Amino acid sequence: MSKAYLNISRVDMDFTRNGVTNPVLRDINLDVMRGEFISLIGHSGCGKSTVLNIVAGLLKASAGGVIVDGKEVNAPGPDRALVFQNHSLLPWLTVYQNVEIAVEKTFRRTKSAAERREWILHNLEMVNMGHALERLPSEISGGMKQRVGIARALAMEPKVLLLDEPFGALDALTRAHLQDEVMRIQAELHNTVMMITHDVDEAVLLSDRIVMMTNGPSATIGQIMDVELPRPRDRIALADDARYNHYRHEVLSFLYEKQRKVEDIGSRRARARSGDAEKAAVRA
Ligand SMILES: Nc1ncnc2c1ncn2[C@@H]1O[C@H](COP(=O)(O)OP(=O)(O)OP(=O)(O)O)[C@@H](O)[C@H]1O
Repeated sequence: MSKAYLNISRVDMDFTRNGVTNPVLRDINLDVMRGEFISLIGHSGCGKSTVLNIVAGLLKASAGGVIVDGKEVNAPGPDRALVFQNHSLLPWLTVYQNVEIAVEKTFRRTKSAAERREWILHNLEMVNMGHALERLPSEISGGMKQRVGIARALAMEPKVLLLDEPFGALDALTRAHLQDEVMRIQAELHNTVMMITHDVDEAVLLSDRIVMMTNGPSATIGQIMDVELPRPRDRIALADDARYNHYRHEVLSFLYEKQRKVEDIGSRRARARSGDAEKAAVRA
């Protein structure tokens, strides 16, 4: 049996629409250790969110399954908190209340009202949002909303934190700031994290391992790279670090050389199949 904290085993995923089956994922296998920070990277549409949604229990795999801390995933649960790119705060609730709603659900039976209040404040302080407790989402910036979303997820003390491009919608400076904050929190709490990103620098900076996915259809894991950079990591110092640049190069080469080729061959085949063989030969 696998000793992994999170185990994805032989996962296939097909979506069927109007009688046409789209084979999105094939044979996804991944073991994630407790406290590990994993990034999932791959071209748009390859199936990264589908993998995350299967782990979250929002989608059921067509084949294979997911085990978290010895239990099979069959439905969403507070042991797996999901943070999306577009902060999903309830607009009519304050910052405090948005976290409170998750804390009430998770700890209603195990913490007293005073403990719950302290816990909400602690998590909002952790993401530096303690000063804006009474504000509504419409009264704070995108970066601040994302912080509250992260505080809400952390406040559930999930076994696994699932981040779907959590910084994707932010400007570069806010993004860098939040990445540093997530690294600091991760160092303190040792969460097990699975994060989707399109940003190669973000993947290298934050991850213990980077999981690179091949292009769809029938996407699978093409390569897994260990990022053996010491922590804490400093983005400025790393900019001139040869190992950092090597890791960056590896991911870029996977995405834009290895996977680019597959795409070209695929489209050439498609053109040839559609009778446009001559055009395909010219472009080859
Ligand atoms: N609920 C669904 N029903 C039908 N097809 C779906 C569904 N969800 C995703 N797909 C299809 O599965 C494929 C993978 O989508 P997914 O969102 O997982 O990719 P992704 O790698 O996360 O993309 P991006 O990087 O653009 O967010 C796409 O072809 C998409 O159209």
